Amino acid sequence: MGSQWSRDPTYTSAIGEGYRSRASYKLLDIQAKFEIIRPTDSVVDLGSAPGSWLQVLRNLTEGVIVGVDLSPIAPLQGVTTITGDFTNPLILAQVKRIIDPVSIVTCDASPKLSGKKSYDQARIIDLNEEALRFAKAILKQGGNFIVKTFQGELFNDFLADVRANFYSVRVYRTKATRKGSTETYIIAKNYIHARNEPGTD
Ligand SMILES: C[S@@+](CC[C@H](N)C(=O)[O-])C[C@H]1O[C@@H](n2cnc3c(N)ncnc32)[C@H](O)[C@@H]1O
Repeated sequence: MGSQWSRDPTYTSAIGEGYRSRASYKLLDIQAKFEIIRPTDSVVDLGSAPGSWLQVLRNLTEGVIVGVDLSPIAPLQGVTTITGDFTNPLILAQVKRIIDPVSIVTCDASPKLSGKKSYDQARIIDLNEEALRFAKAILKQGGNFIVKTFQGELFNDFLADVRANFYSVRVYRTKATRKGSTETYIIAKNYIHARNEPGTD
């Protein structure tokens, strides 16, 4: 009998198409709906391992692509990868030495899930706030930000933080998201640049 993942048709087709995980379909769906990544955009992807978003990004843009994860990412042609915690300012500094400013920050990072919805949501919101802080420190004016989060009581406060920094913000549940999951993506376009804000430079 196959594993939970090998019985999942989305996983099976992702692997069949050469992607490292089924998460590839989430970014492909977001791109089909929002056309957020353009052919010359530079991208920093936070929480990249095993690297299927990086594979999708490599096909969408000729710009510089940097992936960051706590776990090592197997090499991918044309992509720079960094093993580390993106909430650590030293990692931000390392990324900035490669590309600054950047057109797009994507973040599919999630903490290890406990199964307790409110606890997991609080932890992903912490990570989301860190991703937003990272994005504000490196995005160019007019840049875009995609971040995975979970619906729950802290969601609206985080959404308000994102709205305060981007001209256009949408909330989207991808077709590849599993039934019953609270996972959702925030698609934020057109960064309102405020380089002199404390903590962003
Ligand atoms: C769902 S996976 C990402 C899948 C990826 N988008 C893909 O397409 O292959 C979530 C990742 O977030 C990473 N992560 C969680 N917290 C992180 C942090 N603070 N810094 C860097 N990576 C983090 C985890 O190590 C994990 O690999």
